Amino acid sequence: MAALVCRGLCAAYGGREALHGVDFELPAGAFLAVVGPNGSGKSTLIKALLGLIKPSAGTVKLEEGVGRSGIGYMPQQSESRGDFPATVYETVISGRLGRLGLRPFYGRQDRREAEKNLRLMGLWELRTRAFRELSGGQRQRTLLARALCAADGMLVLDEPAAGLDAETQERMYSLLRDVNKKEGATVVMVTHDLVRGAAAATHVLELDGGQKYFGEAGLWPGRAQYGSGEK
Ligand SMILES: Nc1ncnc2c1ncn2[C@@H]1O[C@H](COP(=O)(O)OP(=O)(O)OP(=O)(O)O)[C@@H](O)[C@H]1O
Repeated sequence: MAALVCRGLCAAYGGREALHGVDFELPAGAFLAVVGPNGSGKSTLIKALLGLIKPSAGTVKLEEGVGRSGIGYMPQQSESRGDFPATVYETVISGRLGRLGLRPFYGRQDRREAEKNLRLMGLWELRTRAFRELSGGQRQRTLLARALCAADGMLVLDEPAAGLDAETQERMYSLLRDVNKKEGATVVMVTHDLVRGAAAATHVLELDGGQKYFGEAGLWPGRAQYGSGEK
C-alpha cells in the first residue's frame, strides 16, 4: 500500500516554477530522505504535501485514512520559537491541539500519548523544564515528541538534525529509525546530510527542480558518491 503518491507534481510561485514533474509512489512504512541542493524544491514539496500550497499541475495524495491532520510535522529548528515559555510537557502535548475539536481541554488519551512520546524520546525526567532552557538536541527531541503526538501514520520532518553535533545527530537518526520501525510510521525527512541522513532512510528522493532520482536508498547513485554510512 502506498502512503504517498505524487503524479506529475509541479509547483510555482507567482508563475515561476519551483518544482517540476515529481512522480513517485512511497510505500507505507517507508523512511524517505528528500535531498538536493539549496533551492532544489525540497521545502516546496513539503508545503505541497502539507497542503500549504496548491500544485500548479499534477497531484499529491496521501494514503486513504491519513488525512492532512494526521501528519505530524516537525519544522526546521530555526522556525521554532526558542524563547517559547512552555515546559517540555506542554510543548509535547500541544501536538494534540489539532485533535481537540470542540473539546476545550486535553483528555486522558491526549495525556497518555504525551507521556508515551516523552518516554520514547527519553524526555520524561525533563518534562517540567522550560523548553527555552534545553540544549539543541533536547529541543529537537521535544519537537519530535510533539510531532509524534500529532501523527497518525505519517511524520514529516524538515532538517531534524540540523545544527546538532555529530553524536547528537546520530542519536536523532537512530530515534527516527526506531519510530519508523517500531511505531510503523511513514517518515518523510528533508535533509542536507547526504551521509548519515540518507543512510537512515529506506528510500531517497533527489530533487534538482525536477526529480533526479526516486527509489531505494541502497540503489541511490549518490550513496556511492557521498558514502554508504551505517544502516
Ligand atoms: N515563497 C516563495 N516565493 C517565491 N519563490 C519561492 C518561495 N519559496 C521558494 N521559492 C523559490 O522556489 C525554489 C525552490 O525553493 P525551496 O525552498 O523549495 O528549495 P529547498 O530545496 O527547500 O532549498 P533549501 O535547501 O535552501 O531549503 C527556489 O528557487 C526558491 O527561490
